[in-house]
Amino acid sequence: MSKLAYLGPEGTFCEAALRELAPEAERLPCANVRAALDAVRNGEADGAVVPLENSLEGGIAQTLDEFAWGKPLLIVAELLLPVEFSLLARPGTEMRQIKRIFTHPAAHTQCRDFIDREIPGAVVVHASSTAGAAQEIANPESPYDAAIGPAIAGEIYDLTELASDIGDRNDTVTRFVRVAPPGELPEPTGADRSSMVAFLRDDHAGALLEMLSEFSVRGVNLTRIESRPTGDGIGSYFFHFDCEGHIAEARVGEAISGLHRISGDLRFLGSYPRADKVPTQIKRGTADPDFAEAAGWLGRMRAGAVQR
Ligand SMILES: O=C(O)C(=O)C[C@]1(C(=O)O)C=C[C@@H](O)C=C1
Repeated sequence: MSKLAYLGPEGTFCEAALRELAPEAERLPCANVRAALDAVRNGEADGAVVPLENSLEGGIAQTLDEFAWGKPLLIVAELLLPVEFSLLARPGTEMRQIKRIFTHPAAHTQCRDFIDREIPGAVVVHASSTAGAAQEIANPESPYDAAIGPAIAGEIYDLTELASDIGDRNDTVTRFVRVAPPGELPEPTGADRSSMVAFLRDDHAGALLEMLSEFSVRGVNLTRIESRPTGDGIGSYFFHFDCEGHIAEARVGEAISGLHRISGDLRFLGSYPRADKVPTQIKRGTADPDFAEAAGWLGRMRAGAVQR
């Protein structure tokens, strides 16, 4: 049985994602995303499940930076999890008594309207996870009056649900990924995604356009692009790319190797089946047989073949 690390404690959205991705796996709760990924890096776990992006909040910075700077890992699967938040408090607490709320920063961002409307003036303090906040609230000595998190966390830590479905939108989704130590890639399925991080060798006009062109000229559709600061001063950035398709496919492999060539420092993060199973749209002239035929033609030309 495989052992998977995740952002704990019990009751986080991350745990719900892990249960869906790998119901049979043994679960290892960790204090934060880095600790979950380190558990894979040091062999304590066979893999990990971590949040990567949210449909309202965008990329989860901690995860993106770990993938860029930490010891390399491979993304092998993804899951889209609808997230619904509840306001949780110790039994007996009333809405008007809430002055200090504890929750994960991503949950805070997704519930801003509710907080401003229903508990104006409340101070929101950030926790390492939603369930971690609920666990803290359960302690009668806690300096916080309420937590925002999944309803299940309220059940686990014996809290009262003062309000349910308090997100600013009711269609918010978080994308979680399962990572493994570097090794074999999942087989192509025809509905795949590939992820990578590009650092720029030299900053110059059009550098980003050059990178984007590697995808565009081969008909590869990007599904996410995100810039993150390198930490080397204002204006210094690196880029996360997700694209449709699998590195085993000619047009995707060529786009990624082109990106490697021009960026000078590319970290491939993996090719894996898309959670929504949407098949890759392949533009005319960019399927594998088209690339094979063109390579054959080029070989014949180089060998001096006569053209018709
Ligand atoms: O704290 C949790 O429950 C998590 O699983 C983390 C996390 C996140 O990092 O975005 C996951 C989903 C929600 O968007 C809020 C928090």
